[in-house]
Amino acid sequence: MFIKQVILHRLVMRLKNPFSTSFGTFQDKDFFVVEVVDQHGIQGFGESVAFPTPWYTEETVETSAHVMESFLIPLIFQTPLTHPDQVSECFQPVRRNNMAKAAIEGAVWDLFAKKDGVSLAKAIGGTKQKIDVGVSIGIQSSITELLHTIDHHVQEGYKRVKLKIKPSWDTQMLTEVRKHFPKLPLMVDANSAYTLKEIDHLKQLDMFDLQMIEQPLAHDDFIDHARLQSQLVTPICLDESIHTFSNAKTAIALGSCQIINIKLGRVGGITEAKKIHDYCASHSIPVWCGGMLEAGVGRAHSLALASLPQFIFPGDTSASNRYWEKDIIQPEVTMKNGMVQLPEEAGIGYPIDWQALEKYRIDKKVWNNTKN
Ligand SMILES: O=C(O)CCC(=O)c1ccccc1C(=O)O
Ligand SMILES: [Mg+2]
Repeated sequence: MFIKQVILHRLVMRLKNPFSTSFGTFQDKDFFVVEVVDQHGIQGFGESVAFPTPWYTEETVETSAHVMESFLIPLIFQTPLTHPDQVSECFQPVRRNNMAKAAIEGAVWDLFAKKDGVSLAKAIGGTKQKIDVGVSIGIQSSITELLHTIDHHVQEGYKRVKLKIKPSWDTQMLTEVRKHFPKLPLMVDANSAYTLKEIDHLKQLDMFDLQMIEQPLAHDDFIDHARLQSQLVTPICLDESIHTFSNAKTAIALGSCQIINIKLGRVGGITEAKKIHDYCASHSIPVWCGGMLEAGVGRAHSLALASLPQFIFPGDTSASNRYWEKDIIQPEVTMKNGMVQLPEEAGIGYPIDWQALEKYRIDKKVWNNTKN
């Protein structure tokens, strides 16, 4: 593989509904679709997931642009590639900046799979054809509104619901939800809204028969999560704390969690995600695929990842229409009976809808490889 050209398409897409977490509200998705082109003109696509502000990790849209343009694209142009696993290797001189790395690495994986004429899921060793998906529901303005939203998604067929929580939106809210949906597979995500001082309060979450509690404590913590896990019946799942294979080893060794949420952007791409997946499989730690409110390209990558066997819980990789009036892929991602059927076409399997992409595009930059 010789990467001849990289194109960064910068898009702004408005979510159908604003999404609120313990950190604030988000509606306009500003991100990059990365296009890589090889010497035969085969294209591969990736998507960057950094947000405009560094609330989730330290990366932002602007830092990921800077890192891709100044460091990662030059590295990709310099390195002869025979396999996409070499992409993360050639990015070694750059510390962290995992979302920027994952966007480019994902595009190369797509190109590689297309060149070989196999689906991305197959190229990475995936074994599933259908992916179980749930839906992640942000903090709502009232309980009535929340119950209505849950009901809507349950009617659509989603089999698991994840609710965002914070100290003023947890036990009381969950009591109401359980009254109306006693059997619904349910989990919560705190995005680090609590500290270990609130352990007695957090222990009350055991009453709600939750599949798991995602990232209750600090974004960089392992020790307090281990202390909390030892006092909780409900499994803890880590999201923000896991950026690397090494973080996953630490969390498992310390007992900081019983489940790991893998997101391609947060861990720097498919190669690292697979390493974490394989390690979790050998330690009987279930994993599942989280989301970053992706558009179609990022969503397609996540779905391919979730075809690996240790992805045991449903993902946050809901259908396109849960987020967008019109997605940038055609066909869009659709869900039936709580499942997304993986495409069989080569690569990510969802062709770009160029008309839609161009409608959302606010900038386009092209880099040509002058090495050959
Ligand atoms: O529907 C999705 O894409 C997942 C929504 C979600 O929970 C989320 C969205 C943005 C940033 C972080 C998170 C999270 O999992 O913590
Ligand atoms: Mg989370």
